Amino acid sequence: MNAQQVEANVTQPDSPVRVDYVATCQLPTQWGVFDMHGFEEVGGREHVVLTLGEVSDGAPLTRIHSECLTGDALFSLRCDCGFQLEAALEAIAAEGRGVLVYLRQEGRGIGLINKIRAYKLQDEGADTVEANEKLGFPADMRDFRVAREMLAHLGVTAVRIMTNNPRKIATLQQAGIDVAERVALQVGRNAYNDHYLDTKKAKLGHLFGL
Ligand SMILES: Nc1nc2c(ncn2[C@@H]2O[C@H](COP(=O)(O)OP(=O)(O)OP(=O)(O)O)[C@@H](O)[C@H]2O)c(=O)[nH]1
Ligand SMILES: [Zn+2]
Repeated sequence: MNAQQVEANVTQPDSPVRVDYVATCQLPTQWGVFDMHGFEEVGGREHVVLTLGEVSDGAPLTRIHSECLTGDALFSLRCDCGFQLEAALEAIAAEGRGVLVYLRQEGRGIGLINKIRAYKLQDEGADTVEANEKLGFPADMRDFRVAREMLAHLGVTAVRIMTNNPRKIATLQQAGIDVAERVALQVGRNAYNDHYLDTKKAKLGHLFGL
């Protein structure tokens, strides 16, 4: 694992982060019955973690997924998020144990309405990074420290992370998450997200086709 050699794409803020565990219930899915753990972040955001099996020893297969309403829930083909979410749950179920952290940081942290503004700029020719910048945002504003707090609450001390983005691994490590291994998660390329995925590769450090 050479994640340290890759520069993080975001500097995690210094302000303290606090998230309170609330409750756990069962979540039956087409891949199996997960435990769903609910957390409230001080400041208002609500997050969930799905777990399957025993996750408090070793480094369970883990997806730290940032909310994408359009891809995760509305079947959008503009990105690969929904496909990655499904593939991650399927992979966790195939191993019989693992973790899905679902973080409510829509649009790489700019929020849903700003993501719609960014998509409009992309409809007019900007790429995903240029669109964020035209709106006055950095390319990526995500904060993964809340994931570290929730994983710690569940006794998860290290993860095998499903991602195509080495810079995200560096950001996770900067946030205090011990990443033991990267597992590729390359799914969902189509005619509508081809250019977007190429931009992620060129400008945001994602690895595709490796
Ligand atoms: N601002 C903005 N956010 C986007 C866009 N497309 C997807 N997103 C958001 O991007 C986030 C997912 O980030 P990605 O860069 O796709 O993936 P990643 O987490 O860095 O890497 P993977 O782990 O390989 O998926 C979600 O919060 C999406 O809502 C876009 O064009 N603009
Ligand atoms: Zn998406």
